[in-house]
Amino acid sequence: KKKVSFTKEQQALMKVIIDAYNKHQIPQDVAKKLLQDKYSTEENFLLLTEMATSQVQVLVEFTKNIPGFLSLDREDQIALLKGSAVEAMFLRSAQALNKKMPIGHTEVLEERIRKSGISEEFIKPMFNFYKSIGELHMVLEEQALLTTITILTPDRPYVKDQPAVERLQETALDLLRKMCVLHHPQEPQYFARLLGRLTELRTLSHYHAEMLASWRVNDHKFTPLLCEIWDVQ
Ligand SMILES: Cc1cccc(C)c1Nc1c(-c2c(F)cccc2F)nc2cccc(C)n12
Repeated sequence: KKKVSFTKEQQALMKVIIDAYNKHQIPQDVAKKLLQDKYSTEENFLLLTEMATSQVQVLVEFTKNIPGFLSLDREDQIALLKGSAVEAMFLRSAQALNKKMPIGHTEVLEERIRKSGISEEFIKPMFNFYKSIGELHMVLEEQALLTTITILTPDRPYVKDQPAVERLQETALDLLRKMCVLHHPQEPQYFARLLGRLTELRTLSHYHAEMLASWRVNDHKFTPLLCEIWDVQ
């Protein structure tokens, strides 16, 4: 069994990221609504819009707790949030669908997504991704670090000081690599598989842009926060 040791800094970093990840969960009232409200296409879309809005709020709060993030240039902070929001939300909803939810919520959420007016061409890749994330059986530390690494992607549009973001991302990558060895000693390629999911996330964010456009065409209403993070309306 491979010995894995963490430096004091890495232990501190992991604690901060895990606390932030646990602290910023989708509020229970939003999750509860999934079970209660009606099942019409409109009702499903409204619920998902509310859930997406709360996911963005949770994402912003989580990001602010990433060590070093608030020391970045202010405009770069915005560029990183806007550039990573969809990918971080796909990761967060994948984790919610794969286990986080109390029994029965997962099927209900899946059903509402399928019956919310999203065309089949987006539903398929979305659920393939959710399944591929589920099959990884990530521990909480890995989920939180993968989300952190996604947010700290240096080559997002309009990021000015990329090296500063690279330095933060590399710290999280070093930690994730060790976490993978610790939690998946039998799978030497596990870390590479996790990073492979990030490539799939980029593809999904293109689908997401098309979903947004098709919702707009069908005159679906978004919340001000969703309009701001994705520059719509
Ligand atoms: C909350 C949710 C969960 C799973 C699937 C979907 C379609 C949603 N809902 C939305 C998403 C979205 C997301 F929040 C996470 C993952 C992928 C996403 F498409 N993005 C948006 C943008 C405008 C309106 C909505 C309803 N919406």
